[in-house]
Amino acid sequence: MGFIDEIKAKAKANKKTIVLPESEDIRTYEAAEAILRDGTANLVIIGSDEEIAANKGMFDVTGATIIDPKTFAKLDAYIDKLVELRQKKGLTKEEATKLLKENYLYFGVMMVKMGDADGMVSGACHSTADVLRPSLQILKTKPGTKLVSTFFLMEVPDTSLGSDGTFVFSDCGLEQNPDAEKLASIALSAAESFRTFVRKDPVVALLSHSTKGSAKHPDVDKVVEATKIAQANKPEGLLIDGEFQLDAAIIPEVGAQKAPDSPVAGRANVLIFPDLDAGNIGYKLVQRFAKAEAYGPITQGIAAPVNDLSRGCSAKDIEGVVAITAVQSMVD
Ligand SMILES: CC(C)(COP(=O)(O)OP(=O)(O)OC[C@H]1O[C@@H](n2cnc3c(N)ncnc32)[C@H](O)[C@@H]1OP(=O)(O)O)[C@@H](O)C(=O)NCCC(=O)NCCS
Ligand SMILES: CC(=O)OP(=O)(O)O
Repeated sequence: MGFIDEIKAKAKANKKTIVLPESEDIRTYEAAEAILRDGTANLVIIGSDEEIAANKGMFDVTGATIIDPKTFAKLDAYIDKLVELRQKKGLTKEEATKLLKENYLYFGVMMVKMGDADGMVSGACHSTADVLRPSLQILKTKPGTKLVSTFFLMEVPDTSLGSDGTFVFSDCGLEQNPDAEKLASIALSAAESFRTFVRKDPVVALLSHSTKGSAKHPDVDKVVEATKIAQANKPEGLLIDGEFQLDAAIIPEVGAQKAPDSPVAGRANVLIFPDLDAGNIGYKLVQRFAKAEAYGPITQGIAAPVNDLSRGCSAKDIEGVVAITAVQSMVD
């Protein structure tokens, strides 16, 4: 059983309720039909009956709960709560009402906040910024965490790499140019995410265009500093090291040549990218050229799971991210 099948089995055994707010996208219905058939989660689809009838094509989503925000019985309570949460930021009752009636992403996040759903998945037809902004504003970070970031669960065809071909890549979705402190925090969160979802020991590499001092540049200094901070704050026993080029991180012979004294070199399964350019380009390179499965961006450090998708995703990707979100809601 691959890791995604294990995650789906876990989701089925303890069914959670996940919101799919993108009722304008046919992939929502294709994924929903499969999720409902397999019993991976209970689903809420946001939209009016007319919107759903017009957009669902031939897919059968009988069994999903359909909620139209405009006629939702608890809308007033949602508006009051949103105003309470955001009035310091200047949000008025009129603005909150408009946001909740018209922006299904805000409505979906409020369903999670109000305890009417366990998680939300969107991003098939919205940008990452539009998906994550409402959840950062409304849900906030989980206790003990200052930074929300994201990761991808990557499954590459070459099972000699990583953990039987499975990797966590981070951050490929949110933090645009993390400083050393933030990069260290991303690395430690990603290690925890690997343990949660892959259920094996993480081996964490902080990536760079340099391996152990082979290049000199302020960008390299940032990764060296982040590695020191992460090592000083890591849980006991966690293997975490840097700075490495990608080949030194994952290929044993190259790791042995370039960083012979590192316990991480050549065997990393958690790859930490120095910034969002590297992370976002990096995961898409692996997904498209190596034909890897890429599930994400999954949030880490957030108070409740709201997860994103790439606009290039397939319905199968949505199914995977819904199962991951359901499992995340069990551990958060
Ligand atoms: C997610 C993102 C939209 C947030 O930035 P923004 O819209 O400018 O919003 P702000 O900086 O005003 O932040 C909004 C709220 O989120 C919070 N926030 C932003 N980033 C955060 C983080 N990493 N962790 C925790 N909270 C965060 C802010 O504190 C703010 O809270 P407040 O409104 O209560 O004060 C921005 O980081 C972004 O665009 N990231 C890149 C996304 C992307 O394009 N990815 C590539 C494709 S995957
Ligand atoms: C994760 C990501 O890159 O999302 P998109 O392709 O939608 O920009």
